[in-house]
Amino acid sequence: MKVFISKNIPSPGIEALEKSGFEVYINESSHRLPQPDLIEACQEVDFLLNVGQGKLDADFFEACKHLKGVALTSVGFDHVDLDAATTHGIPVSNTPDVLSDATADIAFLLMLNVSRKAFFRAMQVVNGAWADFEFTKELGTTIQGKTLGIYGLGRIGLSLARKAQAAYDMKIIYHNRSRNIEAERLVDATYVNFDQLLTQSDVLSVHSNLTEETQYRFNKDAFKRMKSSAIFVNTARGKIHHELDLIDALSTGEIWGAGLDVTDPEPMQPDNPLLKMSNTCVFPHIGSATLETRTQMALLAANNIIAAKNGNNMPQVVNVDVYKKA
Ligand SMILES: NC(=O)c1ccc[n+]([C@@H]2O[C@H](COP(=O)([O-])OP(=O)(O)OC[C@H]3O[C@@H](n4cnc5c(N)ncnc54)[C@H](O)[C@@H]3O)[C@@H](O)[C@H]2O)c1
Repeated sequence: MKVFISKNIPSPGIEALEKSGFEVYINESSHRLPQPDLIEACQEVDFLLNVGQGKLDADFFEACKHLKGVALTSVGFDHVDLDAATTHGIPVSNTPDVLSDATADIAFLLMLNVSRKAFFRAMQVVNGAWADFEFTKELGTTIQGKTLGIYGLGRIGLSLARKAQAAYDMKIIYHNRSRNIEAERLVDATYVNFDQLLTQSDVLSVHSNLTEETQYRFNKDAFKRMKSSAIFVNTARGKIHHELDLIDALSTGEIWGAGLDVTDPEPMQPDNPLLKMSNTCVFPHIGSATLETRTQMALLAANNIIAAKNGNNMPQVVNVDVYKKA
């Protein structure tokens, strides 16, 4: 059996595949393959281990309907046409849990970074503009004991809530489609409606999936309802906030600051106004970017492919209906 890996992964993932008898082909370049090249690379293989957020749409699955499985290296699957995969009988797996703590760390880092204007201050040093000790200008704000609002209290949101409560004694409120009783057993969190989340949060951190319902959920109207002292953090997907509305809200002082690990589009262009503000910080989608986490993600993706090769269901399958059809 043959597998194509669309970008390099930590070696334990490759070794696991080889050990189970796979012939492994890898795109060694650091660039994402354009779709026609990816389709071509998949013609002679049985499985695809797809690294990153490159779109796998209906055309891809139509052209690669011979595939026996696709393993993603992300927990999000909004870039994949799961209906098309299911139509062609192709199981698709993701990598939940193993990246939750690392991604929550990035949300925490953004929250602290923005609250203390740390990125802006560090850039002053880099640019030779070390400001004289100034008692009242460019001050940050403390997050200790304040209210952290979580939009989407799932695996990553819960990890952030636990860290923020334990380390900073933050009061946790959250909004989900429905209450997460299981999470409420693990952390002292209060379920609120969307408007309460907007009006009560000192820091509002987004951790929902990107769906039709959550797309642009944080727009002009939402930012208007937030505290003028609030910090908005998004480590989920760039399309969950409306970027121009966010720029307006920051420029007019409707909210105080913003930290993003995800943008729309990615990469963000270097002339983006969000990169020029003192109370913003933008990371290039590094939620899961630790050696330990990426190694676990690679192993989990490899294990899903190995399971499928051995005639078993992929343990982390996301289009579960694919197995009902068979
Ligand atoms: N920045 C990164 O590198 C990075 C890394 C991993 C995951 N992510 C993103 O984080 C997201 C969350 O990951 P997770 O593992 O915590 O997923 P999860 O499924 O455990 O949690 C998502 C939560 O969002 C909630 N939700 C869904 N729709 C909602 C809606 N309309 N309103 C309110 N809540 C809603 C769900 O009920 C769930 O509790 C992923 O979908 C992915 O897009 C980003």
